[in-house]
Amino acid sequence: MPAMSEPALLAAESPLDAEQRLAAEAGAESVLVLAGPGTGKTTTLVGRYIHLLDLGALAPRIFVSTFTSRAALELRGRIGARLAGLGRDVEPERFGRMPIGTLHGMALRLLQRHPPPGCPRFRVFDEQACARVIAHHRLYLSDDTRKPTDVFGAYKDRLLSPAAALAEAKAKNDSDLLEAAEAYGRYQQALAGEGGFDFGDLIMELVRGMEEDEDYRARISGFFDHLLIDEYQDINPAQERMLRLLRAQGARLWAVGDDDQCLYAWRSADPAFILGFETAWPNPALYRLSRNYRSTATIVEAASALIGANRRRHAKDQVPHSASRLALTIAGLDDDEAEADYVLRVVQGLAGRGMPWHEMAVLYRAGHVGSRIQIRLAEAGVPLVVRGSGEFWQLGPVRLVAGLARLLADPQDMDARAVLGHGKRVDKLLSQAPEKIDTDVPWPALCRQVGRLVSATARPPGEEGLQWRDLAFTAADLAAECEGAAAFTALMEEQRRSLRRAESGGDAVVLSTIHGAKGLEWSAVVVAGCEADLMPHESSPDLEEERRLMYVAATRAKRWLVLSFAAERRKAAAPSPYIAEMLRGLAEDQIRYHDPQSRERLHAGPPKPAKADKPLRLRPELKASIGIRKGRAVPKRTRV
Ligand SMILES: Nc1ncnc2c1ncn2[C@@H]1O[C@H](COP(=O)(O)OP(=O)(O)OP(=O)(O)O)[C@@H](O)[C@H]1O
Repeated sequence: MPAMSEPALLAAESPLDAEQRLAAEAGAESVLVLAGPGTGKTTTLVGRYIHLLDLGALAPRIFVSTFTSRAALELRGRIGARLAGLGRDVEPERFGRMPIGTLHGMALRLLQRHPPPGCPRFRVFDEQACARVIAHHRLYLSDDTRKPTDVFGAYKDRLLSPAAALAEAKAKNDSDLLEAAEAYGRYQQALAGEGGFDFGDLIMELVRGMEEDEDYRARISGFFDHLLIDEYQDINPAQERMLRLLRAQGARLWAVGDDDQCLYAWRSADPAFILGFETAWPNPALYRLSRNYRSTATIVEAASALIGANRRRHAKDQVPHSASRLALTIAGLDDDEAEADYVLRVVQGLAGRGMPWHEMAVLYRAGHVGSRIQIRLAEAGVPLVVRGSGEFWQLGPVRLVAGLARLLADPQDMDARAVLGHGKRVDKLLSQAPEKIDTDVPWPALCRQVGRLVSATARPPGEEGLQWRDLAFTAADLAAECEGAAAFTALMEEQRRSLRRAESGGDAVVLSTIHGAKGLEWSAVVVAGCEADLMPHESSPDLEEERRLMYVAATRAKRWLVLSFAAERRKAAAPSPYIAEMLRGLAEDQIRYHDPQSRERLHAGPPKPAKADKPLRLRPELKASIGIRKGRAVPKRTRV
């Protein structure tokens, strides 16, 4: 995966070491380079590309695929920089047309330039357009734990037509599956009616064309001599089939991946493809890279101890290139606010020692963990970029909570009405509010009720639903800590201004979900919210994937790795078991506790069970005020 923060784009590629060179120059028909994080997989892929050109391959005949368009852009930049560094003539416009992209992007390009027989004229529908089709045709499912687009997308990832999906459901005699398959059929009809292809259709259509028409298959696969695939661990069945068909004229397959970094099983990625590579492809050769160039010995040892607990994996030896035993830091804080203050001190401290902002990142499993930190850093004037989600006060559930709480406190507040926005969800909230919300309570209690209502009534399913609920409660929590609606409005405005000032594309601290950090690296990484219910996420059915997430987060760090957890975040919390698993790989002198309490908290038993009906964590003085005072006069917003 392209492992670099933006400025690294400009950095010169390192020369390949002996193992990397062997892999880059491999001659077998099907090659898998299987290696851990930071071992130079992407660097080796760039080396492979150059090697192929050296052998006389033509750039337009080398197909390179990455996991995201952003990664493709970065990889194109890296290859271009490497070629320029070697004094090769790179004409940017021509190089920009070379086939380097995501598999979906490549399928689109082929369909547009060389449509298969029977392919209708089509427009690509993005996620929003698909959501509109679903809403218009009311294609919702009774089982609301998954979004309809995910369900339909999963059929396409398995190359199942609506008829095949229906047959499967009938064979299993499962009413939920029957409903989903029928809805899928109606969805496909609706898309076809509008001449739309969603992303999943692109690969399905290309595969259909190549499977049904031998001449077409020969023509398309004849375009390529080499297929270079990054992030092979995240490939799904439809993508695998596409690659197989693209090899019909004998193109060589060369892939890099790390089964320990497979993060997309929930989107049909199947680690079985990387685990079974050698039996699946002709004349296979497996190469391993064992030297980790990214991280200190401490980080490599801690991360290896962690991932060693997973069972379904290829074991890998990793030798850290750096012998540094710089300690890993554990910080156990009182609550999320204290954690945000702590993170601020960490980044300011590192900046004070001369580290550029862009060499620091704060990573988290759940978006709401980042919200507090985002606001705190922005208030303090730290430049930041947020990856994976947008500005906190613009997020859907946050706007609903903020707008509704303010509107209930002051029905004449037209700005609040504008913040709330319009649409079915808003209408529903407004119609439920009189019945469900008692407005004759102090401001914090009002906020808490609004948080509950928003989280319960406007909840999308699945992973997104979790994030939604968490964000609704975080927004309600922040609102409740203000003296009242007016103070809250002022706070919101002040924070929005700070966030806008802080958002910067250049030298900035990166705040990101772990998924959004894949493939990147920074000198210092804080993994925030390392708590037992967040890592592993309490709702996740796949514990091995959760451990892989922690592994990916930890292995983004080059020198400094900090794991922080809060003893209370809306409810009492225990530290993530992954911390102990990582520490097992380290000696005492490789561990540093932020303070004695952090050590105590890490080793303390499980917290007292939280009351289920108390989603908001309120400061003690705030709690005391509820039910005692009438009206909206409540204590000051406090900072730890
Ligand atoms: N031979 C080498 N000599 C020195 N540094 C190297 C070498 N190979 C790779 N690196 C450096 O190691 C770091 C990680 O490399 P790269 O991004 O290619 O790893 P990766 O295996 O793709 O990582 P991940 O799986 O975590 O995305 C980069 O900073 C890269 O410049």
